[in-house]
Amino acid sequence: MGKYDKRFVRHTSTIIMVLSFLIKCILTLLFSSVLYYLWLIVTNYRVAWFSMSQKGLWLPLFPFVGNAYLAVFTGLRVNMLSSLLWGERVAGMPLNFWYGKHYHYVINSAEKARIVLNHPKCQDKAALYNNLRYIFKNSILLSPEEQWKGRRRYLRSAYNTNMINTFIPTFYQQSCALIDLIKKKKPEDDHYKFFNTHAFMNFFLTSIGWLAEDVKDSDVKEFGHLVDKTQDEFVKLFVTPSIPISIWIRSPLGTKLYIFRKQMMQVLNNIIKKKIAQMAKHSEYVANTTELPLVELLLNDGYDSLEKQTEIFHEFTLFAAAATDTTGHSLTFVFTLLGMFPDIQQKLYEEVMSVVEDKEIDNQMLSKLVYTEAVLNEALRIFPVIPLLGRYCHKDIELGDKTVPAGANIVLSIFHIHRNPEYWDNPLEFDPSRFLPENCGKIKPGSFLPFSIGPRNCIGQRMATTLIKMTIATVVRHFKISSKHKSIKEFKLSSCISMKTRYHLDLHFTPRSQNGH
Ligand code: HEM
Repeated sequence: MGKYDKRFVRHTSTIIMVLSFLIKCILTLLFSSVLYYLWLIVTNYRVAWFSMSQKGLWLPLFPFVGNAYLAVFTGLRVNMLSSLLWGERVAGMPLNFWYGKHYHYVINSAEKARIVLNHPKCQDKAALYNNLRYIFKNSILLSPEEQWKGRRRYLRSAYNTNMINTFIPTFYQQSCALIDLIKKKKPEDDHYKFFNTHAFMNFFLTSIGWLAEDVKDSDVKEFGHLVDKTQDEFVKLFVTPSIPISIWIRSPLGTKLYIFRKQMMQVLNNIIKKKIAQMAKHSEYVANTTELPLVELLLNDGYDSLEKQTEIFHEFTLFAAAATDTTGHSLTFVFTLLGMFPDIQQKLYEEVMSVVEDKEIDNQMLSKLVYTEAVLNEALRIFPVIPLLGRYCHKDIELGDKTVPAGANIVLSIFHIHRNPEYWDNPLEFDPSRFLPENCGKIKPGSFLPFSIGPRNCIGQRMATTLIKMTIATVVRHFKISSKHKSIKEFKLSSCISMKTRYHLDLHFTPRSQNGH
């Protein structure tokens, strides 16, 4: 055999080895896929059957990963809302997707949303929330219904009407402080971050309770930024439904999140230590009070064991996160819309000036700001900052002509319900008059649910609306707002938990002169 023949034989055998290895890999993958599908159908046959009776993406295309992953290949930035919008374009509504081995059925109907959110067997959260457990563990948002009930009953009093009324002077003071900050703010500064800090500051001051001034401003700001940064990184995890936390925590993203979590814990532990020292000094104050702010309520439940301390950390982190991005992003959207629609801004300004003049804004005045509230509701309709909710079905749920089987997850797209022409004429038109008292009767139940509805709705709804109204009234008194955005259609949105635009918004605040111009 010549030199070239030997080389040919060597190359050919290497190629054959590589090819046979590849074929073995493909066969193993195919075999394990068949086994996986068989296992899925046997263990979950009613859900699998239901998914197959739906149009669109009913097949859990990739074994172990599902088909929600497909959105990664669309060239869109990976996030829940864009993925859903992509799925809707491809398959229409109601949409199906498999998040790992978990089947999700997405609906955009107000009637069905009411059934699901009020159903006693549908109060646990959908599998879609699973990754959030790394940060929020078994806090009120994620805890199973049995645990959640008692927790909700206990914590509810921190945000009841009486408590919110005691928050109003703080909201006013902080809104006035915001005026100075807006004057220093540059148009290129991130608006979401800016209003998130305002939201967090208000949440912090009202949840920590008395003697809050002992805590450093920088601690508070740091915590607000950490909540924000964590969410920006967290969104990337939604494409890893089947990778156990123990594995991804070792990835660069996992390490980053671990560090953020540790930093948050340090800030919070410092705050809580100071709070405990204060409470020990003034025990009679705590003993005499029936309604307590969040942190005192949490500490009153016991802080002696490491287990209890960790539980308080997760609960407080959840509340902080839930209160910050939602309120901050809503404020950013409201101001942008006011900047885009000067006539509406003028009408709102006139209402504020006629009710408030140049006085300190109190609870009574806030309740008279009817048009301002209508503007806020219309902004939340067009931009519901929590665009998606999910519930797990413990029992079969009758939804119109369909029975969603036990074991399925239902995703409610608030975003789609709020923009559904069946419920709203010209849904992409910014028209606050829809929410004026004389028109409220026309709103179909379940078609407006920015804070969700049913027993597991937002605990902070009253706090959020009061704070936002106070902030709008104070800011509009001092500034004329402008924005170059022309129509609502042009906004490209994304969401992890809370929604924002995929880019910087054009938003300017110009101080008003003495005569209001
Ligand atoms: C504009 C502002 C806000 C919006 C749009 C909003 C929206 C929502 C929605 C839609 C839910 C239901 C989530 C689900 O079912 O998975 C929720 C739950 C929750 N929100 Fe809010 N929220 C806002 C502000 C706040 C504030 C200021 C706080 C804190 C004081 C807060 C604390 C919570 C908590 C603790 C839950 C979980 C309640 C439970 O499971 O019992 N939220 N929020």
